[in-house]
Amino acid sequence: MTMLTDPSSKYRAFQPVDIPDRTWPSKTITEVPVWCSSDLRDGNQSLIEPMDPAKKLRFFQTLVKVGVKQIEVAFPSASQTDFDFVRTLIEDGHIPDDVTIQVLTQARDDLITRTFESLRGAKRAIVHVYNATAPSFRRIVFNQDKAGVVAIAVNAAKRIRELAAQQPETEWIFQYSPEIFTSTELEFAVEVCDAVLGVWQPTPEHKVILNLPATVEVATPNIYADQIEWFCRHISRRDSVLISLHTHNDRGTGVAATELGLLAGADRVEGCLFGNGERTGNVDLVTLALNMYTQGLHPGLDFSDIDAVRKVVEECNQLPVHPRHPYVGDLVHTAFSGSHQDAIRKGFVQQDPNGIWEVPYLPIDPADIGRSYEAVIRVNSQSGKGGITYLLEQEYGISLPRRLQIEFSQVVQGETDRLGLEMTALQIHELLDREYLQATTPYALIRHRLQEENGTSAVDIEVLSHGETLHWRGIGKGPLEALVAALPVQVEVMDYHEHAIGSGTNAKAAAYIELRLDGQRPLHGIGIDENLTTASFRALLSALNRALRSADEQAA
Ligand SMILES: CC(=O)SCCNC(=O)CCNC(=O)[C@H](O)C(C)(C)COP(=O)(O)OP(=O)(O)OC[C@H]1O[C@@H](n2cnc3c(N)ncnc32)[C@H](O)[C@@H]1OP(=O)(O)O
Ligand SMILES: CC(C)C(=O)C(=O)O
Ligand SMILES: [Mg+2]
Repeated sequence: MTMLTDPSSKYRAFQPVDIPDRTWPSKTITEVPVWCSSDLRDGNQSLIEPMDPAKKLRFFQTLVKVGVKQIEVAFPSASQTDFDFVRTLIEDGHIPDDVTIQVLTQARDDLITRTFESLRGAKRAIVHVYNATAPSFRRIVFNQDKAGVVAIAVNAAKRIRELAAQQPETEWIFQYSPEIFTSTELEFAVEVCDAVLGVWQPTPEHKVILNLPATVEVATPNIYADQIEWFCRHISRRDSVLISLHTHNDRGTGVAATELGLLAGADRVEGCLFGNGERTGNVDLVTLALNMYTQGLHPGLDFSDIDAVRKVVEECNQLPVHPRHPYVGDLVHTAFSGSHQDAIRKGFVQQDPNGIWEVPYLPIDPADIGRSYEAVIRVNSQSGKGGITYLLEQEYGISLPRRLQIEFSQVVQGETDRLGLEMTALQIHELLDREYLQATTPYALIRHRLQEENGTSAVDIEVLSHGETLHWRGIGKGPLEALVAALPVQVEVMDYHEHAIGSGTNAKAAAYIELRLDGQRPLHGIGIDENLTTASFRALLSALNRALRSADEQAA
C-alpha cells in the first residue's frame, strides 16, 4: 500500500462559503458561551469500555464541581445502563437546581418515547434529537430525498412536543442537531432547522437550541466560522434560538474551529473534558475555557485543581491524557532547555505578583490551575545553569553566585550526559553536596578558635588530614585572611559570597569562595553551617581541596 501520487483523484477540497462580507475575522471573544459537557454521552459512546454507573456518577459530580451547568448525561434509549443512570440522577436527587441535564435520541418514535420515560419527574431537561442531513447520509444511510429527511426531523419534533406536553411537571428545553452540519448544504441545513422551529415555535423567553455539529471535521476552521455566520444570518427567529457548536477534532483544529465559531455568533459550546470523544475526540472544553482565562476572560469554569479533574477523567475514561496536552499535560509547564529555563527563572524573579502575567514561555501562571512552580523547571542534558540554579534556590534556598553557577552546571552536564536521564532537584542537591560540601580531603575542618582585636583576626585551626590532626595558625585583617595566612599553600581568594538559608532558629549560613591555587584555574568551594565563620572556613577548605585535587589530576 502506498500513498497516492495524486490524492485529488480520491479526495476533494472543501469549497469555501460565499460570504464575502463575513464579520467574524475582526471580532474577539468577549462573552463566555453556555458550556455543555458531552462527556457522559459522546465521550462515553467512544470508550473502549463505557463507564459503569459509579463512574458516570463520579464524572457527573466532577462536572458539577467544575461549574458546568448543562450536562448531556446519556442516550437513554440506547441501553438500560444509560436509562437507569438518568433515573438515578433524578430519583436520588443528584442534580443541583442550577444544573440542567440533557439526553440524546435519534429521530425515531420508539426511541423518543423511551427517552421521555427516562426523564419522568425531572425538574428541567434538554431533549436533544438528531438526524443526519448531509447528502451522503441522505443517500447512504436513509435512502431518502431532502423532503424525506425534513419529514424525519419534523415528525420527531412533533413527537417531542406531544410527549413534553404530557409531562408538564418538567421544564423542557428542545434541541435539534442536523448531523454533519458541516457537510450539509447550508440552505438545506437552514431549511430543516426552520422546519423544526416551525413545530417547536420558540420565543425569546423560551428558546430552542440548534446545535450545528462538525460531526467529522472536514475543512479549515475559517470555513466552519463562515458556515456558522451564514447560518446565523439566514435562520428564522434568530432571537429565539441558541446557536450551539459541537466540533470534533479530525483535522486537529477542533479548538480553533470552536473559537472562530464563537466569533461568528454562536452562543453555546458542547465538548468533552480534555478532548475525549469519537475518533480524535470532541473539542476540549478545558482548553477552550483556559484559552479564555489567559485572555483575561473568566470562563465560569473552575480548573484551579486541574490535576484532580484529570485524575477523575482518566480513571473514568480509562484513557490517559497526553503529557503534552494543553494546560494539563505533565510536561506542559516544564522547561528542560537551558535558554527557556533561564528566561523563566528571570521572569519569575521580575514578575509583579499583582501585575499582568509576563513570565516568558508560560502562557498561564501554573499556580492558577494548581500546578506547582517546582514542576516548571526540570533538568536534563539540554539544560543550562538557569534551571539548576532555580531548582537549588526553590527547593533548598541555595543561591549560587554566577561563576559558581557556570562551574556547577558543567558538573551537572557531565552527570546528565553520563546518565542520559533527567536529574531531579534532590539528585542535583546530592551532586552539589558530593562535589563541594563533601570535598574534605586532604583537609577536613575539626575546629577553629578566632580572636579579634583592633581589626586584626588571629585564627587557630585544627584539621584532619590523612588520619592526622594538624594545627595551623594565621593572622590577618579578617577571619578569612587569617585562615588564608594559616594555610600550608599559597592561594588567592578571587570571590566571596554569603547568604542565610531559612530564618529564625533553624537559619544557616551558606558561604561560597572562589580560590586560585598557584598557576591553576580558579575553583569554588561551598560551606554551610549554623555559624557564618565556620561556613566560610569550610568553603575555603572545600575550594582548596578541590583545587588540590584538580592540580593532582592535571599532574597525573
Ligand atoms: C454523531 C453521533 O454521535 S450520533 C449518536 C450516536 N450514538 C449512538 O449511536 C450510541 C447509542 N446508539 C445505539 O445504542 C443504537 O444505535 C440505537 C439503540 C440508538 C439504535 O439501534 P438500532 O435500532 O439497532 O439501529 P442501529 O444502531 O443499527 O442504527 C441504524 C438505524 O438507525 C437509523 N438512524 C440512524 N440515525 C438516525 C436518526 N438520527 N434518526 C432516525 N434514524 C436514524 C438508520 O437509518 C438505521 O436504520 P435501518 O436499520 O432502518 O437502516
Ligand atoms: C449527536 C450529534 C450532535 C453528534 O454528536 C455529532 O454530530 O457529532
Ligand atoms: Mg459528536
